[in-house]
Amino acid sequence: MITLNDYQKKAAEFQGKHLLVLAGAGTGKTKTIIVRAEFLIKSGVQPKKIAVLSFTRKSAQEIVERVKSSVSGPFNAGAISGRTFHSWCNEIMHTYPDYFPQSKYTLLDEDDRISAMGLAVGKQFKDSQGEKLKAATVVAIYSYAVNTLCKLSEAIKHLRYCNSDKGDEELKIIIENDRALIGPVIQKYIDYKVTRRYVDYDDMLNIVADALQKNEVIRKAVTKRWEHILVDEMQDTNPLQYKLLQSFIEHSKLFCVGDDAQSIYAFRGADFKTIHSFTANVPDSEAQKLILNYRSTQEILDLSNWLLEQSPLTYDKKLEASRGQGNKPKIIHTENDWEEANIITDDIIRSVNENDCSYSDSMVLGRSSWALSRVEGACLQKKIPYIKLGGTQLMQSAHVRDVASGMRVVANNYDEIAWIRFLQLWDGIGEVSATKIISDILTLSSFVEILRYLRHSKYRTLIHSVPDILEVIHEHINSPANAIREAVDSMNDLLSKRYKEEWTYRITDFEVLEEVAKSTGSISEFITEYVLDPRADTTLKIGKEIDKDVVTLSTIHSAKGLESKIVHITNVNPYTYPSTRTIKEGEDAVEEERRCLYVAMTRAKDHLKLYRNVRSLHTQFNKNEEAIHLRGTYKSKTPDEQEVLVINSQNESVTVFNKKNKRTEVIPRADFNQKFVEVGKQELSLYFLNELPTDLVEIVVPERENVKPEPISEKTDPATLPDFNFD
Ligand SMILES: Nc1ncnc2c1ncn2[C@@H]1O[C@H](COP(=O)(O)OP(=O)(O)OP(=O)(O)O)[C@@H](O)[C@H]1O
Repeated sequence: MITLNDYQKKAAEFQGKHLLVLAGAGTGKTKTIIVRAEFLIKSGVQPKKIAVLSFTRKSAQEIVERVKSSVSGPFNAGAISGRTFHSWCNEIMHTYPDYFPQSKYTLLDEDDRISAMGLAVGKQFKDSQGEKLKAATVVAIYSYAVNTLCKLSEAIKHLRYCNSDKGDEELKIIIENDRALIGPVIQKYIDYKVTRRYVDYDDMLNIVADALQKNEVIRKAVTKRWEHILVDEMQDTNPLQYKLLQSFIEHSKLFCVGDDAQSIYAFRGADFKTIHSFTANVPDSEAQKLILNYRSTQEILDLSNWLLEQSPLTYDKKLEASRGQGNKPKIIHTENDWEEANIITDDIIRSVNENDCSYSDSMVLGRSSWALSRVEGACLQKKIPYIKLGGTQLMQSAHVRDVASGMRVVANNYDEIAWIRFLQLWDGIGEVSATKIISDILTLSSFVEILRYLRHSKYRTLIHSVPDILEVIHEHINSPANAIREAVDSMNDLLSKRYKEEWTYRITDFEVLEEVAKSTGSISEFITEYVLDPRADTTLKIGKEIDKDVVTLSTIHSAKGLESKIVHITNVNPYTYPSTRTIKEGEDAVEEERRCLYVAMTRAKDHLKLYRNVRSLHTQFNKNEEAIHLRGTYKSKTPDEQEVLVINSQNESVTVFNKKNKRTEVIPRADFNQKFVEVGKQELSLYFLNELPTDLVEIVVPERENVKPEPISEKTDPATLPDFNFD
């Protein structure tokens, strides 16, 4: 039984109107939210009047489950809801269909959204400079503008020209010209959504936030439903989410917890500075801090504190460990990624065999799913049980989307994108025939008419299979779990032919899908919910495996809020922390990367192990400590004074990043010496662990009798990924 400290208690029992708890990692923010909810329920607030909002469904549900299990007796916490912002808006729209007619529309997921924008963009869409613009780029610009409430021109500037060398006036003209081209395309996409009755992921929030702000009747009706709104991870709210919350300020009470040093979603438009202005912007609000960390030992916090102190930003945080001293974090030097994977997995096995740990005491974190792939391979080889968070998502997998397309057309008979996928599953039907069939379907006025039309189709496969399957799904329109089971049963032959030997394991995913579908009351709600939160699949897998003893492999983004006795962080190399791409994007991006590493480090309770590849492309080939530095900036002696950043230096050649054309080049050593002159070493500090005081960590160089160093492979280094086109 945990006893709250005085500060946590004061926050949980706050009597004023709105409160922001701004506190560091492991200080019990989530715990405080849980106790706050318990306190409110025990004080007589009806649980259904409390909304818990978090950034993943998993964490929102975990909070709610913990509240439910700790509140008993006369209090029934069953009706308290835990939601993401998007699923909350989905719920609001479905609860008030008269105010939100869009609740009957179909949600476009990420792929569909890009396909739909592709229709608006066409094949040869170019910007004002003649550069081809992809549908995904236009989607990103549109999404950024919606989420940050900024003008289209600002979104274009942010996403396309933030590192431009061009002068202000020239840039203004380019952006204006781009805006004139992109604006009509976005308009076309919006019109398409309206006529086809689609909403996209961002629309959910936008529609609700806008209606609440503009229409007092709707605002009153909706906001009076919730007396208390508890928001976790407040630092990750974007301006649109913040706008939504603002409508609740009058009638509800906000209780927000957050940590500016853990803000890692700026790329999605999150703006952690909103929490700095919380008390100024929210009337009747107060802010409170928590300092004592309950998770980690002091040595782990010392390293984490040091990392933040190196930042030019001020976080005003120095975490103190309530648990006292422990072991120093280790930096383990490795020769290649497989060696790293083997050291990590051997360590996990040793911890289980010799140190009385369970598998679930270990967590392996990577900057991307890619950075974990070798560890995953080693786990498979060594039969270490694991779950992977943040990797390929169940909901995005082809077989799930095939079955879902059948459910989608039942939910919205005019869902063109779903029809395209569903019809093309059948022999003899390609894109052209599917398009023709769909144009006929769009003229029909009911589901019954559509079935009749299909039964009289000239395509034999349609006559015999499709109407029957759709009819079966339709029978379970208010029982999505049954609908999935029936759909999979009736599509079994088709899918097993399509996926061949893979089908035997692919089919097991549908058990998980059925589980989650049980929490929704209709196919339409299920579709909206699962498309709505693409991370749901990972949640499901955890849900299934939570009782099992497994190692967690996770991207840092998916590990937010988690903790583990032993944490291994892979690939903490120069040009990974921060990455080459981040460096190109500028200081804000670099600082976000620092916060990523901070989030990763602060997940550890007892042991923190960082792995550094000393043979990385961007470090020298000899293994001494000083070699792990970036090399500094050089200028060409030619009149154009091109500035380059040296990222690797060998006897025969020098690899540079050209700051002007933003490309990496390998220049013969003799040419380089002749052409360039050094202008500074300010880039040295870009690798976060440069200048690390040696007393904060223990450096481990493993013995390597049997390890055959892999040749440096261009393919395996993140910096060798194809250059992003910044032109
Ligand atoms: N008063 C307390 N006494 C003992 N343990 C506590 C106390 N408060 C929190 N803890 C424990 O500290 C750990 C961290 O708590 P919690 O996850 O709530 O922190 P957090 O601030 O949300 O962390 P982060 O932001 O880093 O995810 C948990 O294991 C929690 O049970």
